[in-house]
Amino acid sequence: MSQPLLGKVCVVTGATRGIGKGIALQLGEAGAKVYITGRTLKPVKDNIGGSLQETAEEIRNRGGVCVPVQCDHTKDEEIKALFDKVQDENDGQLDILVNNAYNAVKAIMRNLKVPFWEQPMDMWDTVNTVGLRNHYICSIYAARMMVPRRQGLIVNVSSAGGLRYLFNIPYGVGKEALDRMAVDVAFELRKHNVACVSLWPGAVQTETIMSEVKSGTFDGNASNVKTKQVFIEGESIEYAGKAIVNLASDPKVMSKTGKVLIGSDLADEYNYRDIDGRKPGNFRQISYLLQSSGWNTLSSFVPGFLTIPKWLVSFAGHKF
Ligand SMILES: NC(=O)c1ccc[n+]([C@@H]2O[C@H](COP(=O)([O-])OP(=O)(O)OC[C@H]3O[C@@H](n4cnc5c(N)ncnc54)[C@H](O)[C@@H]3O)[C@@H](O)[C@H]2O)c1
Repeated sequence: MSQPLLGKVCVVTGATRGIGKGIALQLGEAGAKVYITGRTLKPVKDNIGGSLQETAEEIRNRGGVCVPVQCDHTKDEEIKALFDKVQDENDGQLDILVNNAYNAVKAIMRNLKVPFWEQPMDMWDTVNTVGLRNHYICSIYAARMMVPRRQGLIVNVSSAGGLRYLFNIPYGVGKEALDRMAVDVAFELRKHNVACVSLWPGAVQTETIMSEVKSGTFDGNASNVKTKQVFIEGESIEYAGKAIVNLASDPKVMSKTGKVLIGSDLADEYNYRDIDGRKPGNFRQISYLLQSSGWNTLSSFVPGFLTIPKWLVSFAGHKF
């Protein structure tokens, strides 16, 4: 098996479950030494939330190297201790930081279609303390290790909610800010040969989302039912990991710095599939847009290569 990331040191935040776990599995399989973070160290019975030990074991079973670090990303001193440990144990080497930890999926799902003025006041902090502020702090510590070595890659796991309204207001504001953070961090890091990008996965079949699907969260309202279908046909948790392995192995990664990258576009560019052999839909595909709007028959007549160009997608934003 090829291990393009042998000798690389990575940090993936929020890897007990979900996309962070999938990314950590792929980075480990690609040969990197992967530091993973989360609050839950040991398996908890009947908990869909997973644990650091379970992710670490899966990485080791695939022949990878994993260092689980218990860290609550709402606590600045725990974030500092994480990066101190990485620095001490690797002689200052850090090659890849994946800003992924996110504390808000359940809160967002509980409040789908609830207007913002009726949502809990602390929704803002639930979404953006871990999902935005913490990513800035992690990026500071990572840059301090990457800049002196003149190499590194920071990936912010964001979403198409950074472009236009999705789920709720703190969500969209947080994602747009995270995309902008990637652009501005890249601006300052470019001359030090360190890359920073924002990555938009598609709809991902995480443990939490699939349990919400099963429990009927998306049933009833027609637009929620469409959302449910999009998740049922979504990506595995490892698809975004494949994107990051390819980016981190690309000698021309600096040509992508400062960009918002769509996971499915990277799958086309680097020519990989999801772990089950599928090619999950890309929201730029016209057939995918028709299907997710309920036009299934029409969508089956539209070839997959017909996509909306990115310059046109940017008009779906709202600036100017
Ligand atoms: N699920 C999707 O369909 C989807 C699609 C596109 C983008 N995203 C984005 O991907 C990112 C990850 O989402 P997910 O769906 O995998 O979420 P998830 O809830 O399944 O996993 C989040 C991870 O973060 C960890 N975490 C939460 N709070 C923490 C804290 N205080 N300290 C340490 N770790 C903490 C959790 O333990 C877990 O490991 C988010 O930014 C999300 O918006 C998700």
